[in-house]
This record gives sequence, C-alpha cells and structure tokens, in this order.
Amino acid sequence: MKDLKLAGLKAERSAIEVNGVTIGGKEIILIGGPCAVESGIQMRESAETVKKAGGKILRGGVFKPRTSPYSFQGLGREGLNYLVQAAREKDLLCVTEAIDVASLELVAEQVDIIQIGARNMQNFELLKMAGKINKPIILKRGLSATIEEWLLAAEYILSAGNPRVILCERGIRTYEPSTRNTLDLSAVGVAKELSHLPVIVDPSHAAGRRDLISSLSKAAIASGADGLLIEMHPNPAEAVSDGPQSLHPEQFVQLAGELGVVAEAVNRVFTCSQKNEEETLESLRNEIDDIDQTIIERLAARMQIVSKVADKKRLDRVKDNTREKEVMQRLTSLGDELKLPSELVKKIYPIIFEVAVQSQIKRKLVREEEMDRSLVSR
Ligand SMILES: O=C(O)C(=O)C[C@]1(C(=O)O)C=C[C@@H](O)C=C1
Repeated sequence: MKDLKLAGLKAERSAIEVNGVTIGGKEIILIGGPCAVESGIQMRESAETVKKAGGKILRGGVFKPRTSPYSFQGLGREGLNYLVQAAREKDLLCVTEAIDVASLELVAEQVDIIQIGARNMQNFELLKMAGKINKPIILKRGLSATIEEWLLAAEYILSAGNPRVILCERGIRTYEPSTRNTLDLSAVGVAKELSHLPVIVDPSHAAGRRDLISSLSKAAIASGADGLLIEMHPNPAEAVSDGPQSLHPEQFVQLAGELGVVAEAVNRVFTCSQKNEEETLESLRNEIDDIDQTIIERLAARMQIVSKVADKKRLDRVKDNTREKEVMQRLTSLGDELKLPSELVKKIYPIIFEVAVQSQIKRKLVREEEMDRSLVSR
C-alpha cells in the first residue's frame, strides 16, 4: 500500500511501552471503564473492577463527541480529575478521548494514553497535533473508513513525530441493523499484515449490546488482537451514555476470567488477577487499608470545602437543617442502593455535620476577631 512510509509493515512488530505496560507484546492488554465519566465514586468503583479483572488501563470519556447535540457532552476538566485519581489509586494507567486541539493539550498533561475517536479519525489537524504529543495514541477506525484510510490516518500521527500509535477496530457501519455496527475482525488480520502497529478491538461500540461482548472479545483475541477496550459501568441502567452496551462489573470480571484460555490457545497471555490472587486475611486487610485511606482523604477534601462554605454564611446561620436533611436523604437512598446497612449513614453523617458546623463557627469567630483587631489598630 503506497504512502505507508512509517505505518507500513517492518521487520519487527512494534510493542508500545507506556509506564510499565506494553501494548503489542505477548500479553493481551485489557482496558475497561465507562463510556462517560460521571462522578468520582463511579470512577473509583470502575477502577476497582478493572483492577480485579486484571485490566491495566482505566477508560472514561470526559469530552464526548455525541451524535446528538442534546446528549450529555462530558464533564470536561472535572471528569478528567475523577478519571486520573481513580486510576492512580488503583495503580492503573488511564485513557481518555481528545476531540479537538484544546482538549488534546489538556488531556495530554494528565492521562497516559490519548484516544482519537472514530468520528475524528480523519480530523487531520487533530492527527498532526497528536503527532507532536509525547503520549501513545489509540486511533479508532472511522465509522465508514477503509483499512487503508485508517492506516493513512495513523501515518499522519507517525509522520508528525509520534511513533506510538495503537490501532483500534470498533465496528464499521453496514446495512445490518441487529448490532450498532459490524465488528470487522478481518480488519485485525489485514491491519497487522499491512502495518507493524499494535491493534486492539473495542467490541462494545461494535455490538452496541452487552450480550455479545463476551463472545466478540474472545473472537478478537483469537483473531490476533493485542488488547480489548471494553465498556463497563458500575450501574449500566443509570449510565448517562452507552448503558445497553456496558457490562456489569461482575460480567466484566467473569469475562476476564475466561480470556486466559483463549489467549493461551493463540500463544498469548492474559492473567485475570482475581482468578490467581488467593484472598488471604492479609490481602483483604490491605484492601480495607486502601479504602480507609481513600475515605480519610475524601473527608479531608470535604472539610476544606466546608470551610470555604463558612465564608458564604452568616455566623448565626451556620447550621442549616434543611441542607443536612437533603444530604441525609440522598445518601441514605444511595446507601440502600449499594446495600449498606442503613444505620451506617444515619450514624456517621450527623457526626460529620456536627464537626463541620463546629469548625465553621470556629473559623468565623477567628475571622471576626481578626477583623475587630484590624479595625482597632487603624
Ligand atoms: O452546606 C452547607 O451549608 C454546609 O455548611 C455544609 C454542611 C455539610 O457538612 O454538608 C455543614 C453544615 C450545615 O449544617 C450543612 C451542611
């Protein structure tokens, strides 16, 4: 194929190394997470599941190029923080999509890998910019792109100076309406025959329905894919986007447990952490320690905001019973949904409010004293 000066097949296949993870080596790399980042807790739960499944990379969209302008467009910078923090806490890498030059610059500062989505595969200015970034790029195949067009899009990034491009087959548009797109598994073989770049597969966007994800994932590995990009959501029924194609956490872990034998059959490796890591008293206590650390860190962050709130209120209105009631109601129903014993929220939160109110009063009194002192000294 002409013009594949850099993307074209070389004597050796490229294995792309990123912060301790190699894509395109013997190991199959599992990437998982929700379509869109929605909240800190959603991302922490997703990271936990990805880790448990033996995944290496957490995904989550913060800038969403949606078909309809009225669909959720992503949490932007706030979402990026949730994604990065959740990944770091679980020692995972993270990937998110850039949709234009501005978002590319922003995400490049924080994530390990940047995705260029199907709808932007031929956004040549974005591709050239991605070529100037020192982060690997996952380049999804366009909805109606031929393999040649896809590889030439990769060539744009490579020729602009970035050698780390990972191709991602995510289904193409055909006349068949039973699935969202048609997963073109032959593209894995063809792309690998024409190019040295690693190829991963996203069965979620191809199928558009979760019942097919398990078999398509296994087929993708059997067909030579170097990794999988799978959508998983802690609660798909509540997902703001792509709920029907998102796996439940248990399904994701179960699938991961089944990938090892398929990988082995084609001389590759995939290790599901849960299957191999026996739960011991020590490992379980380590998990508890991790969670406790997160709880205390989040409480400290909460207290900092609480003190900012103090500056917005009058001293005699620091305690706000209406607000406390609202918070309690929201959290008890969240607790119910997550099957927490109901007294946990009911006992903990009054203490949190009490400490918050005391610290706000203290802060306001100190402030007032300072003001009085500065008035007297004038
Ligand atoms: O929302 C406020 O006004 C706060 O000061 C925060 C907060 C809280 O901890 O959530 C603290 C005290 C109030 O009684 C209500 C809520």
